[in-house]
Amino acid sequence: MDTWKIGPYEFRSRLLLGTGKFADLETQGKAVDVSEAEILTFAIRRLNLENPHEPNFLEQLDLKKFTLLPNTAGAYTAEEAVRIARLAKASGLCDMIKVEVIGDPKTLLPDPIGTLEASKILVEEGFIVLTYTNDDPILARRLQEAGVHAVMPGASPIGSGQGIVHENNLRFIIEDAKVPIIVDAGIGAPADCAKAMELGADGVLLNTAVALADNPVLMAEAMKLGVEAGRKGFLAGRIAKKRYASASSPTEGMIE
Ligand SMILES: CC(=O)[C@@H](O)[C@H](O)COP(=O)(O)O
Repeated sequence: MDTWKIGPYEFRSRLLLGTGKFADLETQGKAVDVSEAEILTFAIRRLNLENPHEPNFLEQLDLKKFTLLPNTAGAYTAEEAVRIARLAKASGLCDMIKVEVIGDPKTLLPDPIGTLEASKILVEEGFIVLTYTNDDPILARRLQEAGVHAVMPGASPIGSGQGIVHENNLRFIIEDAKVPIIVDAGIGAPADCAKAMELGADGVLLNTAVALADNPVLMAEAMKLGVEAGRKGFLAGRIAKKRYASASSPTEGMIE
């Protein structure tokens, strides 16, 4: 079976799903179900950790069925991200953490310096670190040198639905990778998932394109199929592009 690992954890599904922005919790639950995602991410800041029995936006989900990937969304400095991560660990959420240190509220693009700093600290503290980063191949390499367990380059700005903007950068990151590469953020359509996987990514993380689709449940299924199709296409090995035509039914050997 085509399984993959992040740190010590093994998975079948290569689609990671965010849990925010759904119109209601019933839709969220159905979308998560049909997506067959095994890893769910959520902003720690949105949980009431002081009072875990208060209603929360994950309450419809049977969390025992999933690997939880708390994220540090809302952090603008390495210190904030580290503090949020420690809070999540202390609350027994999981030892996996998605490091997100944002540099600018308009673009929501990561702050590369803060992202690297926070990742280094959390690796040293024993977290399984998945880092959301710019699609910068050199930063991706530095993060791997720091010991992160997965690198998550953005396809385009969070929530933008623009799909993959710098395909070449993603290629460089994937070619150089020693840990799983998960394309995260900016996915707009199933074709974007397929493209990311065809490029050789190990997985795709998305949220907005499903949560805000006209039919989130149908879109969740479509994204799952996009990821699966792209993965199979990658494993099958696509043909090289040629400048000129080559007939599908060769005429050579045909009776005149
Ligand atoms: C939920 C989460 O982690 C987001 O910050 C993530 O990056 C997804 O981005 P999209 O909403 O653009 O899919």
